[in-house]
Amino acid sequence: MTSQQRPQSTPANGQAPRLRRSARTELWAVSTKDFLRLLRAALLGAGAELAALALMATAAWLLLRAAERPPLAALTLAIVAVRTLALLRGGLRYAERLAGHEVVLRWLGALRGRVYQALLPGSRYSGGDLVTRLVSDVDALQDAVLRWLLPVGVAAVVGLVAVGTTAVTSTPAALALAAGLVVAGGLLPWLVVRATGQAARESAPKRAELAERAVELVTGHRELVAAGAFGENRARAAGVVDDLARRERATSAKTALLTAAGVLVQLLTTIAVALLAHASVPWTAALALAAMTAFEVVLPLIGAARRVPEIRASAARVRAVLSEPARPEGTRTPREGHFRLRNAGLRYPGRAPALHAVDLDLPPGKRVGVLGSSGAGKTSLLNLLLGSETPTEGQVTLDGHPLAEYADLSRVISGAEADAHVFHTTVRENLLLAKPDASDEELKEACETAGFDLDLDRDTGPDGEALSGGQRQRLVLARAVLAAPEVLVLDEPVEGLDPAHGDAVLARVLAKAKGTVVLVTHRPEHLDGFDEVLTLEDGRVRPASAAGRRPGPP
Ligand SMILES: Nc1ncnc2c1ncn2[C@@H]1O[C@H](COP(=O)(O)OP(=O)(O)OP(=O)(O)O)[C@@H](O)[C@H]1O
Repeated sequence: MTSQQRPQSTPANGQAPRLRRSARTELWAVSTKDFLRLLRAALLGAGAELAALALMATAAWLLLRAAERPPLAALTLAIVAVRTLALLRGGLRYAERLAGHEVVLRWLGALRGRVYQALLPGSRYSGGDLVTRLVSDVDALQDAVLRWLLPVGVAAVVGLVAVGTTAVTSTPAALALAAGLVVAGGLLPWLVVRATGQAARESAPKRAELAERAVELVTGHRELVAAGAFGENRARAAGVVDDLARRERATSAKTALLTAAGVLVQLLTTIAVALLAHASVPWTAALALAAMTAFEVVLPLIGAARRVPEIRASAARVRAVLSEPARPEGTRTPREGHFRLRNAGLRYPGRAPALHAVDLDLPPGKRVGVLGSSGAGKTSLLNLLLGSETPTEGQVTLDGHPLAEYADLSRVISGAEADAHVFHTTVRENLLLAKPDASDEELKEACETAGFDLDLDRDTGPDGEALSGGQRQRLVLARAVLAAPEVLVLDEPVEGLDPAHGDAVLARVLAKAKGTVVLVTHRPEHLDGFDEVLTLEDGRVRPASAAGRRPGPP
């Protein structure tokens, strides 16, 4: 991927709009080289089809001319032509497939990389969405080029040559052929696009409902069975399937009729060319068969048109991902420093503010506790500090610079987050993420601090499912202890553990923490000795929270 295809960073030097504009103009990143390769594939395809068409015409001419018993010398050229054209047709078809797939696979490889890069930051898409956008939508674009764009180009070239050649012998026959090809290659595919597009729009809500019901039946299977509601829910999903199948059959019937109409147009046009040619019998046969063969290139467009609405939707989704402004990547190197929230707020799209006008001073070594009822905004506050959310009002800074200006902020601030991921591997590998060069002794020490007592070789299962909730929580905590960042952030780290054990674990973790600590908890007794306690209420800091003070930062 080149830096032109995707802006690497958007520093605060006024270049951002220029980069974004350039990214927009190069949205699909089809280079002149790609375009020329595509043209080469189209020309090879057209060459193959024209060879097939000439082969058919020459063979027809040869058969009928041979019936007139001319001297063999009069047929020699045609015999050689038939053999040559047969070889040429096969060779050119192979070359066209090679050239077409080469350009498409090269282009899609690069495009897939760009979509991947655009999807990663921000995590605005769920897992299913990611897979759809990255795999199905990009694959649909492959079909757009190979099954639609290239065949349309080939059909246009073949059609023009066939009409031009017929016009040399008979203008009326050429006009009949042109009209037939326009109907079969233009009008009928357009009607198919319209019919399938309308059907897709009408069935979209039903498809969405089916996806939702299917996910609910699978993920909520146990609960539905326990409540005796599984049968009813399955019947409702089956009803949606039947409805969709009925609509699909109706659309298929329409497109089948339009495909049959294409074959009828081919037949009528071939007859018209034969009647209007006014040439010798061998020439008339040659022109009629050439006309019939020209339709063989055009008729598949009617079937291919069925996928056009789907391809359009995929292209729109990929375009939406690629045209989203790139999240600026910071360049400053973070060091232990002074974090500060100034009038900071956070509003998730379409929601009331999760945080509003929050001030917090976090010099090195300070310990801050955050209290508040569920939904008060505690995790949102941590996300602002960690730089994983950008404030929608006010500022969050480290040594006076917005966090977005820093690269790899996790080198100074990290910890045990509420939704921390446990990877499907061993306990050891999960821990080594925090400190790749840690010895087994260090790993065991961190586990001991966090009260985690499973073997280092123990498999954690997908999403850590092979561990209990409490074990997962303590593994994440051990990882945070091992990382030993300058600023340790803990989001309700012992919430699932029994209180006595949890308190002991937390006390050990806090005793190990070497610098700043921000601890979110529901239990004020966890915050004894903290320098400041913020109590959040509906996203705002409740004034003058009581908190004990410990002797002061080291
Ligand atoms: N990704 C999100 N999208 C939309 N709204 C969100 C998102 N994350 C949190 N919220 C909303 O923001 C508000 C604050 O949520 P937050 O997770 O910060 O609360 P909390 O105090 O940590 O709660 P808890 O103690 O239950 O973990 C809530 O109303 C929540 O519904």
